[in-house]
Amino acid sequence: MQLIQGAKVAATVLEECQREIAELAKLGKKPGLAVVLVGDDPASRAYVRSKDKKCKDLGLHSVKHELPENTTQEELLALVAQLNADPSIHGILVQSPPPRHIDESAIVRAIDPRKDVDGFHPENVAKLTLEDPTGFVPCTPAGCIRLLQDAGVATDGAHVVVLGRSMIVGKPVALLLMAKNSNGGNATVTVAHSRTKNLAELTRTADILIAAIGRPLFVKADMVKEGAVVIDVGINRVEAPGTEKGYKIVGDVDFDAVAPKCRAITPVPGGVGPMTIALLMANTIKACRQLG
Ligand SMILES: Nc1nc(=O)c2c([nH]1)NC[C@@H]1CN(c3ccc(C(=O)N[C@@H](CCC(=O)O)C(=O)O)cc3)C=[N+]21
Repeated sequence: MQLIQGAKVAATVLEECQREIAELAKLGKKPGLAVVLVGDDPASRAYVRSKDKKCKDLGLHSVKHELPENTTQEELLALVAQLNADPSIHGILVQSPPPRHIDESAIVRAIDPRKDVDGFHPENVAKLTLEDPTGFVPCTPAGCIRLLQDAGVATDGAHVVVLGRSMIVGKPVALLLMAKNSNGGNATVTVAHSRTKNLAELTRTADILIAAIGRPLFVKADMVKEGAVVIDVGINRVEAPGTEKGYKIVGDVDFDAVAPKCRAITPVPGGVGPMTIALLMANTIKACRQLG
């Protein structure tokens, strides 16, 4: 069994980013990322802090906007407009999900698609579907593909089962896998979800299984074929009494049970998560280049 070490691959991606940042610096350019968080969800706060730190470590310009839970839709739209107009900002990320009184889709549509480093704006969703390389690919799906490539897992002709159909992971990763190219594409893709019948029977046919359903330890050994490759996208906080923090992070895959059957598998933490952040930096650099 091969352990796909996302943290290591992410470090390689960040080294590539560092070289590009140095090149841009020669042209007098510094990529800038703005991260906006509304409310005080502890997991979201931790994530936003980690992004801010990674940016600064790399020498990216990073701005963090932490807004109170009772921020109005109008106030958030006004901040997005301000960031759209700010020439020092090339990437804008509004942490998902926002509080319930905010219309997330309206916020995403308000972001300048050229600064939409999450790849959630309809224009970028269209570009992904059209295989237009000027668009932004959502960071987590892009990270999954990069991990497969780095681990030497060919997707050409492989049967990939994607567990989950979210706009953030399931749908875009399925599009990338079925794209007409040999760099993580050319796969035969089945997208399964909570309404799928005979789920275990289906997932057992997967050469590659991508778990992105947001349910802790959902994928058990009997759902995985011997020799399959498993990418675990889940980031679930579960209680862990007696530990320092009182919680731990587990994936959507029951790693201990599943790993022995796998050709290769990603751990959580240290798998897809660090790749998401690295690809966010890469997208911000791309935005800076394209904005000119
Ligand atoms: N607009 C928006 N864009 C996002 O990309 C986005 C978002 N909203 N909302 C929340 C989710 C979640 N997400 C994570 C990314 C990296 C880790 C990560 O690096 N985790 C580490 C450590 C986790 C820990 O120990 O706390 C790991 O897996 O090794 C986690 C979670 C991005 N998201």
